[in-house]
Order: sequence, then C-alpha cells, then structure tokens
Amino acid sequence: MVIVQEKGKKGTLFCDRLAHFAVLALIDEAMLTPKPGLVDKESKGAHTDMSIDLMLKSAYALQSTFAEMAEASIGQFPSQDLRVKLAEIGRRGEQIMFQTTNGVNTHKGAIWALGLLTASAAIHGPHVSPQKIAQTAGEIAKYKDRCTSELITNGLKVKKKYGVSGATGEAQLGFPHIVHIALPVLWRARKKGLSETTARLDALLSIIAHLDDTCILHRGGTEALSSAKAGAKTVLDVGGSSSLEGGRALIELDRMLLSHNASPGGCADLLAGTLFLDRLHGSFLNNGGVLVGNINF
Ligand SMILES: CC(C)(COP(=O)(O)OP(=O)(O)OC[C@H]1O[C@@H](n2cnc3c(N)ncnc32)[C@H](O[C@H]2O[C@H](COP(=O)(O)OP(=O)(O)OP(=O)(O)O)[C@@H](O)[C@H]2O)[C@@H]1O)[C@@H](O)C(=O)NCCC(=O)NCCS
Ligand SMILES: Nc1ncnc2[nH]cnc12
Repeated sequence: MVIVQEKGKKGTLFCDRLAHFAVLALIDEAMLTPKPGLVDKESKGAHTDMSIDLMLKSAYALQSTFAEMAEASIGQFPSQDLRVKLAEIGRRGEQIMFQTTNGVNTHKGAIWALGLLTASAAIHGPHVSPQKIAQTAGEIAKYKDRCTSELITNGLKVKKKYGVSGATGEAQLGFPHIVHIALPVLWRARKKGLSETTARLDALLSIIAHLDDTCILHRGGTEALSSAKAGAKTVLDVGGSSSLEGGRALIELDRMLLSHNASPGGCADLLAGTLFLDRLHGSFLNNGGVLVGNINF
C-alpha cells in the first residue's frame, strides 16, 4: 500500500475537505426525494421521530467527527491501534448525534460507514480509486473493536436471529454494495443522460434490491426484507425511477414499506457512502489531479 499523505497544515486542510465531503454526502442523501420508507424533503417515511431538518442538523453536527477520523488516519496504515482510535472517535460521534437529535438514531450506520471510508481516503490521498478506498476501509473494519459496549443493539439481535452480517459484514467485505452495485448504476445512469435525481434514486434502489438491511429486518422481519428487495428490483426492471411504470412501482414500494413500518436506513447510509466516493473521485478527475479547493499531492 502506498501512503501519500502527510501530517501538518496541508494534511489538516485535506482532512477538513474529506469531512466536508462526508457531510455533503449525508445532506445529498437526506435531500434526495422521493425515497421509499425514508425521510426526505416531502415525507418522514416510516420514522415518526425524524424530519428533514433533524437529518440535516445531525449531518452538520458530524463534521468534526469525520475530520477527527481523517486526522487520526493520515500517514497511517490499517492497524489494531487505528481501529481502536477510530472506534473511540466514532462512539463520541454517536454521542454528538444523540445530543443533537435529542436521542434519535439518525446516522449511527452512517458514522460507521462514512467514518471508515473517510479514514481510508485520508490514508490514501486523492490519487486512489473508490474501489481501493473501500477495500482499505474494509481492512480497518476487520480489526477487533476492543471496547464494544455491553449494549444489545437492534443490529446484534437481528444478526443472531436471521444469520445476516449487517453493517459490520458489509464494511469488512470492502463495501461490495457500494463498489459493485451502486456506483456502477449511478455512473451508467449519468452516461445515459438521466437526471442526477434519477441516477441517485436508481443507485439507492439497486442497494435496496440486494442488501440485507438490519433496519428493515428489525422492523418488518424477513417478509418486509424480501418484499423490499423484490419491489426495488421491479422499479429497476420496468425502466427505473424516472419511467412511468417505474414511478408507479416506486410508490408501491413506499406503500409496502410503510405498511410494515419498515425503513431501508442501512441502504440510505450506503447511498451516502456511494455519494462520498463519487464526489471524491469526480472532484479529483475534474481538476487534473487537484482535490477541489485543496492541495495538489
Ligand atoms: C458496528 C456498528 C455499526 C454497530 O452495529 P450493530 O450491528 O450493533 O447494529 P446497530 O447498532 O443496529 O447499527 C447498525 C446500523 O447500520 C445500518 N445498517 C443496517 N444494515 C446494514 C447493512 N447491511 N450494511 C450497512 N449498514 C447497515 C443501519 O443504520 C441506519 O438505520 C438506523 C436506524 O436503525 P435502527 O437502529 O434499527 O432503528 P431505530 O429507529 O433506531 O430503532 P427502533 O426505533 O426501530 O427501535 C439509522 O440511524 C441508519 O443509520 C443500522 O442501524 C457501529 O455502530 C459501531 O460499532 N460503532 C462503534 C463506533 C465504531 O466502531 N466506529 C468505527 C469507526 S467508523
Ligand atoms: N433519509 C433517512 N431516513 C431515515 N433513516 C435514515 N438513515 C440514514 N438516512 C436516513
């Protein structure tokens, strides 16, 4: 692995820029409308305790968490020490989120996924592909979290009950749903000339069609999960979210999720991860190797 990053003023600027990209990814995900079962500009989806304002407030509050994660990773390799440091920053980030939202779980999964991706991007610098960044994030995630709390989370219960690998498994495999599914769908849709909203919605649907989302499983069990996967696949098969039939199928998917009180929260987090890597990649490509507003490595 080539380490291109350095500490110091240049490094701090780069870390701030990465954290800014992570926050922008959360904002882009929240603002994307209409999303099935999720909070967006027009709906609270299956979440009575959330709103678009709360999602945005939570996103802005996490800037310092992502910057700290990047700072801790710059000039480092994936290691047990780095994993422990990131877990500590991540847990403090979760506290910041809960304080900001008065106890509502807006972005726990996103702190995990974007935190690892931000850390990996700080290790590598901007010359590296999204695939490589996701792979190194997976290497960090494979080290043991030595400070796990005694709390039995929704994810743990669901993983035990249904034998799925959840947010941890997704990260340890190097985020396959981002790299092999959502990014190709996003890029293909843009190449076809579809609108940015359509491209992002189709990318989200491609994740829903494949992911074992513990958020859906926890709220609606296997019936909700298999209906969500089938419903998202139907939207894509009949022409995507911008087609007439696809639009109808999307409304049907939303109705079905709400009838189970289920929400694809984990899929939303992975869409944010997709948009983060996409922005990082685009920013680098569009500026002849210079990360926008930043230093040339
Ligand atoms: C490793 C952790 C992610 C902890 O994971 P755990 O397995 O214990 O599960 P949860 O605490 O349940 O959180 C996991 C969240 O990840 C999202 N997710 C779900 N499935 C997947 C998947 N297959 N791939 C990727 N991501 C996934 C999902 O987050 C979204 O849903 C949230 C709401 O979900 P939920 O809690 O079920 O619903 P609530 O409304 O809160 O509950 P009820 O009201 O229904 O009771 C929403 O916030 C989305 O973000 C899962 O919830 C990690 O948290 C951890 O170890 N953290 C410690 C810090 C750390 O190590 N950081 C490392 C450096 S980054
Ligand atoms: N837009 C959204 N709605 C509900 N839960 C989420 N978790 C992450 N993004 C979300």
